[in-house]
Amino acid sequence: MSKVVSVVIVLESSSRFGGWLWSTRRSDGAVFEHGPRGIRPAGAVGRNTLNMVDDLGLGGEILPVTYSHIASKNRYLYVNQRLHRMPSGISGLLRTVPPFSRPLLLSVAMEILVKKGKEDDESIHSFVTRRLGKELADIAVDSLCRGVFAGDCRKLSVRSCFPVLYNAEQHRGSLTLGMLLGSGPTPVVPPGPLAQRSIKESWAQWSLSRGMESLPEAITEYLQHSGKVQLHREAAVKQISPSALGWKVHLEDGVISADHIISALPAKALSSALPSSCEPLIQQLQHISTVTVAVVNLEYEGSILPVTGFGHLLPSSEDLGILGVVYDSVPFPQHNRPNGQTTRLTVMMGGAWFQEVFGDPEAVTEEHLLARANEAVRCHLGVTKAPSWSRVALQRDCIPQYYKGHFQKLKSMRSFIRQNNLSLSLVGSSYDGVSVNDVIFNGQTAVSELLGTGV
Ligand SMILES: Cc1cc2nc3c(=O)[nH]c(=O)nc-3n(C[C@H](O)[C@H](O)[C@H](O)COP(=O)(O)OP(=O)(O)OC[C@H]3O[C@@H](n4cnc5c(N)ncnc54)[C@H](O)[C@@H]3O)c2cc1C
Ligand SMILES: C=Cc1c2[nH]c(c1C)Cc1[nH]c(c(CCC(=O)O)c1C)Cc1[nH]c(c(C)c1CCC(=O)O)Cc1[nH]c(c(C)c1C=C)C2
Repeated sequence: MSKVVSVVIVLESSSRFGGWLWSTRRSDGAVFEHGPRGIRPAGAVGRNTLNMVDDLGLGGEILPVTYSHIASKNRYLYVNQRLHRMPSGISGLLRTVPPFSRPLLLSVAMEILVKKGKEDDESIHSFVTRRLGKELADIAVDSLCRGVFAGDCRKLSVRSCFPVLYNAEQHRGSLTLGMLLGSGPTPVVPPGPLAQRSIKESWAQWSLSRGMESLPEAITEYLQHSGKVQLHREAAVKQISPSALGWKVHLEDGVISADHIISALPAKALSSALPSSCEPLIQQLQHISTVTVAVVNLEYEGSILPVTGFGHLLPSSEDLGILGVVYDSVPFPQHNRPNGQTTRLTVMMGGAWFQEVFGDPEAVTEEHLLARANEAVRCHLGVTKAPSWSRVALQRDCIPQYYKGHFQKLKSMRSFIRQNNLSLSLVGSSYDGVSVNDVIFNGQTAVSELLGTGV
């Protein structure tokens, strides 16, 4: 049966909507991202976001990067104090490409013969070591996990972080076969005009001409005009208590009644707001950890890069503190200052190693973080000149970490919610995927389930 919704109230603790989608638009036209900078169009969740971009009328602002673009072809690893282009294409698989000691095709071919694992979850490092060998796990996968989760592949769960890999082994007995034959059902999302264009033009990722923050801005405007949604900024949820109707949501300066809560709060924030009657849920939410990333945007006069591509990543064995550097000007030159040649880079630091390398995030100074970022650019890219502009953003607790066993935590939390008939949906990056596509798709799915409609 469908529920009838009278009013939707959106509560946001800060002064702006959008969370980590946060862009600086300088008055001279340059754009700098302090959070996500590229969204993948592929798959059901990618198509779903593009359909929404269409509905919001943002299609004209899209900046696509195709698979044939140099930023899609060239990604680097900084290993043994040198940049190495990551192998791509058939020739990259057939040859021995440093820093690896044998052709990747050998590991991929042998992988077909490896027996299926027996555990119901495993760390990403253990899974890849078992199936593809220790070298790929230590270098390529260690770096990949730093470039997506800012996390440690020895702790992160393969089942929750890379469900495609986990399902390939479960359903096909091999990653190689899973990639070739598919590894289970995916949600059906018909492509709208923009998604169709992305397929025809072979987009690998996209951004928006005024930065990623245009997306939450357009959603906010759309909701304001709908007349059906009340949007409240600077309205932090302090406490949630049960009531006859469902819930009472306590704010700094008032109380709101709700028959259902869709929580997009980070898990720990929800945990501290829930009533003691939700004790098992409170504990499990509390144990979903997050990591802090220092995002340092740098702008240089002239063209300063010795190589061209998306950027480079470092495995934890090379440098614990520096995760990677994005060469923003390569995929998105449209975000450069319009007059004159400039290069924009972003250095990402810390993540799972933040405390160990930089100490308490509350105590670290911007000067120290900027100095470390400048030093990384000098060492890795040989850039000796100083940036003409920089900005340091310390993104506290910005990426949730799905550790081994995360899926059991989710199962148990959702079964507690069901068994106690709690009118509560859990959405946002703490649970079922950290990408922008995932959080949008999972948010929409929760609403459809509530209303009894399709996404
Ligand atoms: C540096 C960085 C780079 C990234 N790069 C990419 C990328 O390239 N591609 C990609 O797809 N994804 C990327 N991501 C991931 C992606 O941006 C995030 O996972 C996603 O935006 C999270 O969205 P969310 O709504 O779940 O959470 P958030 O963005 O954290 O939003 C939660 C909101 O809740 C509010 N809030 C918190 N507590 C309360 C409270 N008590 N009451 C009311 N409101 C509250 C917060 O102020 C915030 O606005 C990146 C993330 C970071 C940090
Ligand atoms: C160096 C740190 C980080 C860089 N980006 C992120 C961090 C922590 C965050 C991030 N990047 C991506 C996602 C979304 C994943 C998705 O499912 O879409 C998130 C949360 C995209 C991404 N970035 C890299 C890869 C391989 C991916 C996955 C999708 C894709 O293949 O495009 C690699 C990468 N990230 C960074 C760099 C410097 C880099 C590689 C050179 C920065």
